Amino acid sequence: METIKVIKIGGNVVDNPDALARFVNDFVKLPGKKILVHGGGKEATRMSARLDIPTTMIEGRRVTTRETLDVVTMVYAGLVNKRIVSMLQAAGCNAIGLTGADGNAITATRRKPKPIDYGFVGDIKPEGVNSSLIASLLEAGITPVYCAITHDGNGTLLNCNADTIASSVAIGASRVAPAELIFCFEQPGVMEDLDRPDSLISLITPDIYSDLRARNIVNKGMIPKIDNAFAAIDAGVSSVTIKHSDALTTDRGTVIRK
Ligand SMILES: Nc1ncnc2c1ncn2[C@@H]1O[C@H](COP(=O)(O)OP(=O)(O)O)[C@@H](O)[C@H]1O
Ligand SMILES: CC(=O)N[C@@H](CCC(=O)OP(=O)(O)O)C(=O)O
Repeated sequence: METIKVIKIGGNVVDNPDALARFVNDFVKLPGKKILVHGGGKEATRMSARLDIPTTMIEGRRVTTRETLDVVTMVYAGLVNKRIVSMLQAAGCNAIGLTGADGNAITATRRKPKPIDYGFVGDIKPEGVNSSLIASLLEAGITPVYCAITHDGNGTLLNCNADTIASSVAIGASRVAPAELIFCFEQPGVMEDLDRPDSLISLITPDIYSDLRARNIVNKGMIPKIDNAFAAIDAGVSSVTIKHSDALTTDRGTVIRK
């Protein structure tokens, strides 16, 4: 069966109108079945500040109080998701925006409050991604666009990390057909030195990753991204690449392999 491409764009791309427009243009030109997952953390932090709601991030995860849940739902499921879907429609791609609640697309469990109380943050259930919804939408020629909001099945919305959504959706898609996962962001890939654009690391295996972490070459948001990449490979996703959002249609980027 034809490969499904699952592509994730992060907060810096979502937040840059020119970069987002260039990405959308390349995304619609990609042949075959595809799925988009987006973040938007930067915009949520900015909106919280405008509303005088403090932002607390612990280990790259947003502490999501009830007030913060309202903000991230408005920003991710509303503003950002609908903006991207309308850009895709304008470029001739029939897309549909989804939270985990829509079509029961993704179910999650609220994270236990210990050792850290993250509030309304969810962990996606095993088998929590609705693969038959993916199959139906793709079969109908519709491109799903997932944001980072999921639900627990009992009426509560939950905030998840968008890289984890991308990895889980790719795993869910791999039950329908072979799936490829591509993380797009504002760097050429995983870099040896962020100040040297020529220092792209073209391949990361578990051994190389251990060495990069020991040397603190990989840190901050890159750690959950690579952890999610390995989780996807372990669960049967056929390839994972981390690349610049302008390089979607090229071979340039970091390949993650086991
Ligand atoms: N070795 C590295 N190469 C590239 N980026 C890195 C590296 N180490 C840490 N990073 C950081 O990881 C960030 C990407 O993760 P994150 O902030 O979660 O982005 P996104 O919103 O796109 O998911 C980059 O913006 C960069 O600051
Ligand atoms: C629980 C949690 O931290 N959720 C993330 C979801 C958005 C996200 O991951 O966006 P980026 O890809 O732009 O970082 C957050 O609210 O920041």
